[in-house]
Amino acid sequence: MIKIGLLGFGTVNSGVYEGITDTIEFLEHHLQESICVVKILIRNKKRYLSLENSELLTDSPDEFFKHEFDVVFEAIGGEQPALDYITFLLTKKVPVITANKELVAKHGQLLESLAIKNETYLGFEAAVAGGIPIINTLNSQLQWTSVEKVSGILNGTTNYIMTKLQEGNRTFDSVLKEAQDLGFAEADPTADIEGFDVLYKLQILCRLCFGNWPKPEQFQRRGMSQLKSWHFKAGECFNLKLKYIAEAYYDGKEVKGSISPSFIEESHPLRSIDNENNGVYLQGEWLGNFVASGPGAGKKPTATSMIEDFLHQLKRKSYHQQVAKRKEGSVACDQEYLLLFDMKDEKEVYQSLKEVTYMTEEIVQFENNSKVAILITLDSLAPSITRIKQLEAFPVLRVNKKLQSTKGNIQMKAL
Ligand SMILES: NC(=O)C1=CN([C@@H]2O[C@H](COP(=O)(O)OP(=O)(O)OC[C@H]3O[C@@H](n4cnc5c(N)ncnc54)[C@H](OP(=O)(O)O)[C@@H]3O)[C@@H](O)[C@H]2O)C=CC1
Ligand SMILES: N[C@@H](CC=O)C(=O)O
Repeated sequence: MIKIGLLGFGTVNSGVYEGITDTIEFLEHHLQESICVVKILIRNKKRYLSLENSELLTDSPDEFFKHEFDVVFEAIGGEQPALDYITFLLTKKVPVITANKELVAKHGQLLESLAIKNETYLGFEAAVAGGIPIINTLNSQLQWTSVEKVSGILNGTTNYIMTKLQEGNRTFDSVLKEAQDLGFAEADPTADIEGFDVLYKLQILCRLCFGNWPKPEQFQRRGMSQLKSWHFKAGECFNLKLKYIAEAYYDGKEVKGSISPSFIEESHPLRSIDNENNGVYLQGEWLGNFVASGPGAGKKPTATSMIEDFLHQLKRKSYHQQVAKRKEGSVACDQEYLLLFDMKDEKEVYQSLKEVTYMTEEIVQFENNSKVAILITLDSLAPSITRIKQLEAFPVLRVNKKLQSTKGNIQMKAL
């Protein structure tokens, strides 16, 4: 018999429990073995008294850990006590399947090596992009294939909010509340809104695409809280749609990346990914352009990834460390931005702009000339963007855009 333990019984693990119990005949036939959920650890038992399976629940870690498990699904979230629990289990050679991206991003290196040392398995398919099977695809199906750049929409909550806001007539707070009620948001939604959740997911993807575990300092992070309603209108002037985009590449020395609200052109593969859906876009010389999209949050899609991860690890004879894949050479980092500002800040903006090297492509004034949007190309992203950090400059993502080499100067006075 395969004995299963569940750490947490919220959105994700209640889905795992229902998924297993609803399909138990199929699973037992598929595995040629009986399976059973033997214990579930939660924090506050009183909240779960009305459940049919309440006898399986305990709020005592001692009571939970005295059971023998063949696999444990962790979905309590956060660093502690999840780190202690998983460390304990891996050390006892118990395979762990987790949805906890914060834990994997911050302690993945340690947990991976523990899993290898103890010849067991740490699965984190559900930690990135909910129901999209991207982790095991990268691990198993793209072992040889070089990835030069990874980008994506990696947070269901913020994509849901941005979709509903762009459809019109909704407030930020009401849409956030809806995303929380639907089970998409983190316990503290600041992690979604300020991009920490995306940062963790991007770090995990970078580990699989480029070989090493990157540090948070290697990424620029801008929260979607920086968005104002008139930014959406500015995008419309250029037929650009706002999305919350993560992207990273290996520049020949290290992995670099950003998490930012970004403007997306019509033909970009991430543009049509709406609501709680996520998309992962991989680019590589041999791979070409690879896009995977699907639900990025929610009970059933995330539980699907957890259960598939469990089946995946049963098929593997041993745990292999991910092959490091590094592409020699650098990826061009010229980047277009839509620079947005209020005309009341004109002096400050003009001063900042004089200090950066850029090429102006198009200027649009709107809202009775009080707001301005400028499409520019910055020719060395990191220093320029630091210098204009007081301004709102969101990246513009295009497909096959040929960057021009000429530089110009913005004629502010001509506005
Ligand atoms: N929701 C989603 O769509 C997705 C979530 N994830 C990740 O999955 C994890 C869980 O998310 P989700 O299911 O939404 O969270 P929920 O808040 O819905 O559930 C968390 C569960 O964990 C329990 N728990 C929390 N802290 C402890 C603790 N210290 N000891 C024991 N039990 C504890 C809670 O118990 P109690 O109620 O008693 O506090 C609750 O049952 C997070 O890491 C999240 O980022 C990943 C992909 C998608
Ligand atoms: N809060 C997360 C849940 C899934 O990872 C999100 O909204 O994407």
